[in-house]
Amino acid sequence: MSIQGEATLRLLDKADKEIIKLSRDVKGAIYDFQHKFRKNPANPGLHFKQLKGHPRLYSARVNQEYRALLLHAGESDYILVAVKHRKDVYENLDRFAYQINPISGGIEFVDLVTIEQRVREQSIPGLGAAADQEPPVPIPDPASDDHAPGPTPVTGPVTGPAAGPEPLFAAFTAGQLLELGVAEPLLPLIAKITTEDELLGLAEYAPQLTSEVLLALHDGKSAEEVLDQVTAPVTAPEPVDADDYRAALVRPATLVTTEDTALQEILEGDFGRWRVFLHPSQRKTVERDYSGPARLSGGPGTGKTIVALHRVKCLVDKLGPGHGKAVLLTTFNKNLAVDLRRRMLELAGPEVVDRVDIVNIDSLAAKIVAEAEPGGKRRWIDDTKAILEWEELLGEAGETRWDPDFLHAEWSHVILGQAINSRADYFRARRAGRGRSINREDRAAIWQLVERYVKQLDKKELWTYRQVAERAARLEIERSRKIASYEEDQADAVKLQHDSGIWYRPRYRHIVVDEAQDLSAAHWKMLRAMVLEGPNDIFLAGDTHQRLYGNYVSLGSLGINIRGRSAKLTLSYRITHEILGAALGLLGQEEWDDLDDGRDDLTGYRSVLHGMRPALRAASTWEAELDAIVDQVREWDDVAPAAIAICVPERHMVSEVENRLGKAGIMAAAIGPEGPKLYDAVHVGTMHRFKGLEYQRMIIAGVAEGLVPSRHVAQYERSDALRHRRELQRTRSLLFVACTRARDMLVISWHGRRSRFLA
Ligand SMILES: Nc1ncnc2c1ncn2[C@@H]1O[C@H](COP(=O)(O)OP(=O)(O)OP(=O)(O)O)[C@@H](O)[C@H]1O
Repeated sequence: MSIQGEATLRLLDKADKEIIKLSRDVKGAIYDFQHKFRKNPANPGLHFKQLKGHPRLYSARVNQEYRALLLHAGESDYILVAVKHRKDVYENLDRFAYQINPISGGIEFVDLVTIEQRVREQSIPGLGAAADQEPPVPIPDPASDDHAPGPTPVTGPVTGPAAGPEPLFAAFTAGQLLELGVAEPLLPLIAKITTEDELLGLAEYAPQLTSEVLLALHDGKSAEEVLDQVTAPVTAPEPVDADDYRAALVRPATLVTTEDTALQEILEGDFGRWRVFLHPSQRKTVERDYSGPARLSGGPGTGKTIVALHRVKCLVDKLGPGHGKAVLLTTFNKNLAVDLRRRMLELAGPEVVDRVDIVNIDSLAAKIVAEAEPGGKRRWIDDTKAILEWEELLGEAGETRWDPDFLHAEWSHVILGQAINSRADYFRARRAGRGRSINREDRAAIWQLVERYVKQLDKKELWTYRQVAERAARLEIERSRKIASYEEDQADAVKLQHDSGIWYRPRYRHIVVDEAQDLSAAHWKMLRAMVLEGPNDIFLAGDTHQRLYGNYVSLGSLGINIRGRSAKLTLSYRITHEILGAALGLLGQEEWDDLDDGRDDLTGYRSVLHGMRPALRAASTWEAELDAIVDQVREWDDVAPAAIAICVPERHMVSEVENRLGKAGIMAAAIGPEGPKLYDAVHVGTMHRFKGLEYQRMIIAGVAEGLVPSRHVAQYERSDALRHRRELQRTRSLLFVACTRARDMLVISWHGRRSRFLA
């Protein structure tokens, strides 16, 4: 094999975990090493040599003490799998094993001694770092000479020591575990694991698929469920050749960095794993060519936003230079659009960001309307203000048959939602799923009220966001019709000149939507009209369990046909196993839609992170609960204030918490529509404001009956059963969203009677 000329050097997933622990000097040396290696691996100063008994494993000199371990993936491609002290490399070469996983087809590397040490540290409480000093326990060499997987001789149960506690995986045979994708070299060690802590130690450095499979089995899932939910989504579609490392290198299951800068960033301590180590199921969705609109679903923290960001980058890269802002990346809330821009910059840099329109959906609609009607003076109002306008109108009219909430929902979802322009159309309108039934006479009266309401808004020069969205949708549909007719006339699909002299073409080549569950029918109509139907036209990511704005849509009926183009993510990167268990309990037995007349559920949703169980705390009064919040925040003085957030159900409670923290000398900032006013502070907000965000530690306060669900919900119990159910479901979603923002610690508190959802 020739090693002349330049080489590529990628980093294998989890190698970064050891590298970041090395001293600054060693990191500096790795920095120099990688440059030298890439330029010329044959550089004599690198002492590049093959390790005995390992045909593909090489060592190279980083400095006098440290050696890089490199796996040769064919031609001039190398993967950095570890950086270790010299003595840990040459004294026991049997500790290293690598393979192409026969199930996923991904390249895997294990250092058996390091993993065994981690397992032992976990099994002896309080041993911690001291375990590093212990002599390693010898591990029998599980694989054949060249460490290729080969046929598996072991088919009996995975049993451990004769005496002592029962090994965790005794019920599974080695053959079963291998079939699920567990790395064969780890089988002897897995056979010895008897506690959850030991398993977590193993999971930290084991290949990702092995960790996921074992944790899912430990959770009580059957081998069949794990096969279906964990293994199948990452199984290679073609037969896996155990020796073809070049083919393996490009499979989604091989978790390696792709950019040269990633290693540099790790060394500089500025490394976001999400930018590089995509889960195979994430990567598949990022890179896949879809023949039309596609949908990605998945529970909280599974990386839907991460996939959306990577996909945008991928689409821009595929487009090549030119095309202006050809890709739209949109979401529901304004503060999330700001966050998307920040993360997009981090992922792809300014050149890619310049070619993407990143804007929240209502601002986009407003822009379209403003462009068509320049000089308009109308102010936009949100749903809360719109309901106050209804209250005013009903007061003046002396109308008591319907409440402001009901009328606002009827107008927004039925009338605007179906673009109804006439009384006659309203009489014929479908009201499926709207609850309380209304007769012909009611419809006539409601139509009259709606007309008065719209006039009142006109007079005050106000618009609701829904009106703007509906107007924008109509404008875009009109525009797309013009484009289509010009296309027919001129057979020129790209640049079409309108009589006014404006160049007409579809607004975007690709549209990517995050938080898709909250967009309304008008939003979807607008988006549909903004892009030509065709490959990769619309990609949407969302989770209907997190729907907060009551927009129920059927995408098929809006011209967005996602049938046969759906993917689902199931591994949560944010939430610990303990928090996840509590959050899932909040969802109850409700049914959830899939945005398209079908059902969605969270089957297979899981986490490999572990932490503390959420704390549930009762207080006698709101005052006492506020005191407890202050105490808890004080106790969390080991993290930066911005790592902490407090979430409450009602607006007035936000300022009350903010003030109380302020009085206690703790800097606090409310989260407004555009994000928190101050970053270096404890953030406080209503549940809605936490959508899409994440914090290390969270307190969700005021989770009491009358607040969660709100006292207003009870009024529908008799009058409108469906509405009542929907409101309860929405409250469950709110609480679910709030709880799933916490990464490590979650405290849920209440005063008075605890919320029924916590029962
Ligand atoms: N492949 C990955 N590697 C490392 N971290 C990841 C990966 N994918 C996602 N994450 C991290 O997990 C967290 C959640 O990701 P993201 O916000 O994309 O999830 P989401 O599914 O959109 O969540 P939600 O629905 O709750 O808003 C983020 O901190 C993200 O950086």
